[in-house]
Amino acid sequence: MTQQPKIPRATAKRLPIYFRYLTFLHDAGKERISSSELSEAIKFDAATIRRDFSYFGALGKRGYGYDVKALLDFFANVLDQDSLINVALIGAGNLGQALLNFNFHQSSNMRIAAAFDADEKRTGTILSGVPIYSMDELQEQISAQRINIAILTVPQGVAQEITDQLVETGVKGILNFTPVRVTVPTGVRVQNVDLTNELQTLVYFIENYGSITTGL
Ligand SMILES: NC(=O)c1ccc[n+]([C@@H]2O[C@H](COP(=O)([O-])OP(=O)(O)OC[C@H]3O[C@@H](n4cnc5c(N)ncnc54)[C@H](O)[C@@H]3O)[C@@H](O)[C@H]2O)c1
Repeated sequence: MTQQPKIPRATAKRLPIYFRYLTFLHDAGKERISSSELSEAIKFDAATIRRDFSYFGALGKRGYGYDVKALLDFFANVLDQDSLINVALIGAGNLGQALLNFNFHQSSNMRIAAAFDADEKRTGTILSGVPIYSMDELQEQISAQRINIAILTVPQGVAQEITDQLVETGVKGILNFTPVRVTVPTGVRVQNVDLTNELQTLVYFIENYGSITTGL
């Protein structure tokens, strides 16, 4: 991966949204867009968009707006859209299988390339086109397939133990669906996904502010 400028986490989370919308504009033949038009379409305020874009240097021109193709190329590079990213999934149970079935079909550059499970009834099979390996094969497969990112969908009781094993293999990012706040050494990043939390946040905003958009 290319070395990227250091950007705030909130900005980083908005990048895929910019990218998707710019792809849509480009496919529709639009050549330029202003930050206010972008703001209208993706519901982030224009100042946020200008500030986000400013982290990458002055990309817009006053009175002209942003060149859609140039922005798209820029974000494709930042998001590393050109290279295929192989992801591992650990724990091919209920949630794991749902994710295997989904397997990022809308994204052309990301896929779950290997899944791992402790249950012998699952290992050696192929689910939604993805082979299920035993945990003994973790290191070998992660190295061979140059996997840097793992999705964690194991029972909470083994979440930390599996995290430690993943760190040992050299994985740099973990998308953690378990309720455990796993600890990792510096240099490894964990992103927690909690549907209950997300729903509670939504309920909070609706109860307190009606239906206004919360951004990210
Ligand atoms: N974040 C969310 O919103 C959300 C939603 C649902 C479930 N979860 C969490 O996701 C996790 C999985 O839930 P589920 O319903 O799919 O459970 P599940 O029991 O159906 O699946 C767990 C899988 O992990 C495997 N496993 C168990 N121990 C293992 C080990 N040591 N190494 C490798 N694999 C092992 C099991 O064989 C099984 O296939 C749980 O921690 C659950 O709390 C999170």
